[in-house]
Amino acid sequence: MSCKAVIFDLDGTLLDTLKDLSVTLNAVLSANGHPTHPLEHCRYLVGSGMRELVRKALPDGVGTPDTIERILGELLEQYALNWNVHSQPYPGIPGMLDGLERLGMKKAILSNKADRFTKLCARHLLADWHFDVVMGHHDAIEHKPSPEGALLVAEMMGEKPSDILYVGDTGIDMLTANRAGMYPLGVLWGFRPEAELVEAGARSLTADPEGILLHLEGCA
Ligand SMILES: O=C(O)COP(=O)(O)O
Repeated sequence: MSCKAVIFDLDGTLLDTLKDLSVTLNAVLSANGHPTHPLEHCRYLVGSGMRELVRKALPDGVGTPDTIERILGELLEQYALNWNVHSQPYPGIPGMLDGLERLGMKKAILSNKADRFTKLCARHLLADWHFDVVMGHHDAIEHKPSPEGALLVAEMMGEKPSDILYVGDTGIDMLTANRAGMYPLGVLWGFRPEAELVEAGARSLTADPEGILLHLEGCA
């Protein structure tokens, strides 16, 4: 493929946000008298947006639409206070982003995280790098794996989907990339196992951020 731009997933790909998300989720669940989830289980709950996180985290039969909305409201309120306690870029991400800037590659972030938190995280935790587009979930687009957001980001960057490398850590990301006609590169340091990425159509995998640069050098 030729590659003119990279779209990154955020949680589990650029940033390790798992602890802040799980601590906040569990605090809200406990306050409402519901069972909590170990960190290692939370990695399977995150990825489809915050409403879906609440729905999956509630015990069977408890998640009525009203309850989900109320708990989601509390989660968003609490996350606003706790989003940056432990969250940080994964090791190797700063060097990889520096490398992309040296190559003059356009870059974007597309997350299922609520748009305002996606922008907050990018502004504070990835402040040293320029992103052409930073987009989280908002009402005008469907959540990934719908290709809608990815296609909108491509249009905003002025690049054809087939010229875009899409980098993510979940099957949802790999499906999104495939549906949008982008090249799906799966990363193995994030929230989900290799088998999920392969099953969802990852065309390449990398165990460290340097592999993203090597992949791009291979397409030049
Ligand atoms: O579902 C989330 O909140 C995180 O989503 P992301 O993996 O698309 O960044």
